[in-house]
Amino acid sequence: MLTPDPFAPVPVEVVRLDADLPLPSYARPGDAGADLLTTVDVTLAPGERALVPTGIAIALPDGFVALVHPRSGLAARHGLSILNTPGTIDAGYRGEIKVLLINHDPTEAIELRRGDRIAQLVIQRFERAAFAEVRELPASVRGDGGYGSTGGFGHPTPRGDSS
Ligand SMILES: O=c1ccn([C@H]2C[C@H](O)[C@@H](COP(=O)(O)OP(=O)(O)OP(=O)(O)O)O2)c(=O)[nH]1
Ligand SMILES: [Mg+2]
Repeated sequence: MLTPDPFAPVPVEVVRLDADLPLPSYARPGDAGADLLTTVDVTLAPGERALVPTGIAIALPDGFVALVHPRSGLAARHGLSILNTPGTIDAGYRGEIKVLLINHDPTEAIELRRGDRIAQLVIQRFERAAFAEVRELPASVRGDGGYGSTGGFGHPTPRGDSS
Protein backbone atom coordinates (compact mmCIF):
# COMPACT_ATOMS: atom_id res chain seq x y z
CA MET A 1 0.00 0.00 0.00
CA LEU A 2 1.20 3.49 -0.78
CA THR A 3 1.61 5.57 2.36
CA PRO A 4 1.79 9.35 2.04
CA ASP A 5 5.24 10.77 2.78
CA PRO A 6 4.80 12.68 6.07
CA PHE A 7 7.92 14.68 5.27
CA ALA A 8 6.97 15.78 1.77
CA PRO A 9 8.40 19.29 1.79
CA VAL A 10 6.17 22.35 1.63
CA PRO A 11 7.30 24.60 -1.23
CA VAL A 12 8.44 27.96 0.15
CA GLU A 13 9.74 30.71 -2.11
CA VAL A 14 12.79 32.48 -0.71
CA VAL A 15 14.56 35.66 -1.70
CA ARG A 16 18.13 36.04 -0.54
CA LEU A 17 18.56 39.67 0.42
CA ASP A 18 22.20 38.85 1.14
CA ALA A 19 23.47 36.83 -1.83
CA ASP A 20 26.68 35.73 -0.06
CA LEU A 21 24.90 33.71 2.62
CA PRO A 22 23.19 30.34 2.01
CA LEU A 23 19.48 29.55 2.15
CA PRO A 24 18.04 28.29 5.45
CA SER A 25 18.77 24.58 5.77
CA TYR A 26 18.01 21.57 7.93
CA ALA A 27 21.06 20.24 9.77
CA ARG A 28 19.83 16.61 9.86
CA PRO A 29 17.22 14.53 8.03
CA GLY A 30 13.87 14.78 9.81
CA ASP A 31 14.75 18.02 11.63
CA ALA A 32 11.79 20.32 12.30
CA GLY A 33 13.81 23.53 12.31
CA ALA A 34 15.80 25.04 9.43
CA ASP A 35 18.67 27.14 10.73
CA LEU A 36 18.67 30.90 10.24
CA LEU A 37 21.87 32.92 10.06
CA THR A 38 22.76 36.43 11.15
CA THR A 39 23.97 38.69 8.35
CA VAL A 40 25.76 40.96 10.82
CA ASP A 41 28.27 40.81 13.63
CA VAL A 42 26.55 41.56 16.92
CA THR A 43 27.63 41.65 20.55
CA LEU A 44 24.98 41.33 23.24
CA ALA A 45 25.86 42.51 26.73
CA PRO A 46 24.23 40.64 29.64
CA GLY A 47 20.48 41.34 29.50
CA GLU A 48 20.76 43.11 26.14
CA ARG A 49 18.48 42.43 23.17
CA ALA A 50 18.85 43.15 19.45
CA LEU A 51 16.71 42.73 16.34
CA VAL A 52 19.03 40.78 14.05
CA PRO A 53 18.58 40.45 10.26
CA THR A 54 18.72 37.02 8.61
CA GLY A 55 19.02 38.12 4.97
CA ILE A 56 15.99 36.16 3.80
CA ALA A 57 12.40 36.92 2.88
CA ILE A 58 9.87 34.16 2.20
CA ALA A 59 6.40 33.58 0.77
CA LEU A 60 4.56 30.81 2.61
CA PRO A 61 1.55 29.06 1.07
CA ASP A 62 -1.80 30.06 2.59
CA GLY A 63 -2.60 28.12 5.74
CA PHE A 64 1.05 27.92 6.83
CA VAL A 65 3.02 29.89 9.41
CA ALA A 66 6.75 29.98 10.11
CA LEU A 67 7.78 30.11 13.75
CA VAL A 68 11.18 31.46 14.80
CA HIS A 69 12.50 29.29 17.62
CA PRO A 70 15.66 29.56 19.72
CA ARG A 71 18.45 26.99 19.34
CA SER A 72 18.74 24.96 22.52
CA GLY A 73 22.53 24.60 22.41
CA LEU A 74 23.09 28.35 22.35
CA ALA A 75 20.52 28.74 25.14
CA ALA A 76 22.17 26.08 27.34
CA ARG A 77 25.77 27.16 26.64
CA HIS A 78 25.46 30.93 26.42
CA GLY A 79 22.01 31.96 27.68
CA LEU A 80 21.03 33.14 24.18
CA SER A 81 17.28 33.14 23.51
CA ILE A 82 14.59 34.98 21.59
CA LEU A 83 12.54 37.55 23.46
CA ASN A 84 9.27 36.89 21.60
CA THR A 85 9.77 33.15 21.21
CA PRO A 86 8.43 31.75 19.01
CA GLY A 87 8.38 34.65 16.57
CA THR A 88 5.47 34.49 14.14
CA ILE A 89 6.08 34.91 10.41
CA ASP A 90 2.70 35.42 8.75
CA ALA A 91 2.06 33.87 5.34
CA GLY A 92 1.55 37.34 3.86
CA TYR A 93 4.79 38.82 5.24
CA ARG A 94 7.26 39.69 2.50
CA GLY A 95 9.83 41.60 4.52
CA GLU A 96 13.14 40.35 5.87
CA ILE A 97 12.84 37.78 8.65
CA LYS A 98 14.43 39.22 11.77
CA VAL A 99 15.21 37.59 15.09
CA LEU A 100 14.80 39.40 18.41
CA LEU A 101 17.74 37.88 20.26
CA ILE A 102 18.28 38.34 23.98
CA ASN A 103 21.25 37.49 26.16
CA HIS A 104 19.94 35.98 29.41
CA ASP A 105 23.41 35.35 30.81
CA PRO A 106 23.83 37.46 33.97
CA THR A 107 27.54 38.14 33.48
CA GLU A 108 28.90 37.16 30.02
CA ALA A 109 28.50 39.02 26.74
CA ILE A 110 27.65 36.96 23.63
CA GLU A 111 29.54 37.66 20.40
CA LEU A 112 27.93 36.58 17.17
CA ARG A 113 29.57 36.73 13.76
CA ARG A 114 28.00 37.16 10.34
CA GLY A 115 26.99 33.69 9.11
CA ASP A 116 26.45 32.22 12.60
CA ARG A 117 23.33 30.10 13.07
CA ILE A 118 21.21 32.06 15.52
CA ALA A 119 17.71 30.55 15.38
CA GLN A 120 15.58 27.97 13.60
CA LEU A 121 12.49 28.31 11.48
CA VAL A 122 9.70 25.76 12.00
CA ILE A 123 7.01 25.69 9.31
CA GLN A 124 3.55 24.52 10.33
CA ARG A 125 -0.04 24.44 9.24
CA PHE A 126 -2.36 26.44 11.45
CA GLU A 127 -6.10 26.77 12.03
CA ARG A 128 -8.08 29.98 11.88
CA ALA A 129 -10.89 30.47 14.39
CA ALA A 130 -14.38 31.66 13.63
CA PHE A 131 -15.01 33.60 16.86
CA ALA A 132 -18.63 33.18 17.91
CA GLU A 133 -19.79 35.34 20.82
CA VAL A 134 -21.94 33.57 23.46
CA ARG A 135 -23.37 34.68 26.82
CA GLU A 136 -21.94 31.76 28.77
CA LEU A 137 -19.27 29.16 28.08
CA PRO A 138 -19.93 25.40 28.42
CA ALA A 139 -18.96 23.90 31.79
CA SER A 140 -15.63 22.07 32.07
CA VAL A 141 -13.70 20.19 34.76
CA ARG A 142 -11.00 22.89 34.88
CA GLY A 143 -13.40 25.79 34.90
CA ASP A 144 -11.55 29.04 35.60
CA GLY A 145 -8.72 27.40 37.57
CA GLY A 146 -5.26 28.33 36.29
CA TYR A 147 -1.93 29.77 37.33
CA GLY A 148 -0.99 26.86 39.59
CA SER A 149 -4.50 25.72 40.53
CA THR A 150 -3.37 22.06 40.32
CA GLY A 151 -0.44 22.64 42.70
CA GLY A 152 3.30 23.06 42.28
CA PHE A 153 6.03 20.55 41.39
CA GLY A 154 4.36 17.55 43.07
CA HIS A 155 1.36 15.49 42.05
CA PRO A 156 -1.75 17.46 41.15
CA THR A 157 -3.90 18.34 44.14
CA PRO A 158 -7.49 16.99 44.11
CA ARG A 159 -10.12 19.27 42.65
CA GLY A 160 -11.44 21.92 45.05
CA ASP A 161 -8.25 21.79 47.17
CA SER A 162 -5.61 24.08 45.65
CA SER A 163 -3.88 24.92 48.95
O1 LIG B 1 10.36 37.21 15.21
C1 LIG B 1 9.74 37.80 14.30
C2 LIG B 1 8.39 38.11 14.42
C3 LIG B 1 7.78 38.78 13.38
N1 LIG B 1 8.47 39.10 12.24
C4 LIG B 1 7.78 39.73 11.12
C5 LIG B 1 6.93 38.72 10.34
C6 LIG B 1 5.55 38.93 10.87
O2 LIG B 1 4.59 38.55 9.90
C7 LIG B 1 5.56 40.41 11.18
C8 LIG B 1 4.61 40.82 12.26
O3 LIG B 1 4.89 40.08 13.41
P1 LIG B 1 3.89 40.11 14.66
O4 LIG B 1 2.49 39.95 14.21
O5 LIG B 1 4.43 39.14 15.66
O6 LIG B 1 4.18 41.57 15.24
P2 LIG B 1 3.18 42.74 15.58
O7 LIG B 1 3.83 43.52 16.64
O8 LIG B 1 1.79 42.22 15.84
O9 LIG B 1 3.27 43.56 14.23
P3 LIG B 1 2.12 43.82 13.13
O10 LIG B 1 1.28 44.90 13.68
O11 LIG B 1 2.90 44.21 11.90
O12 LIG B 1 1.39 42.51 12.92
O13 LIG B 1 6.90 40.72 11.59
C9 LIG B 1 9.80 38.75 12.11
O14 LIG B 1 10.45 39.01 11.09
N2 LIG B 1 10.40 38.12 13.15
MG1 LIG C 1 0.66 41.09 14.36
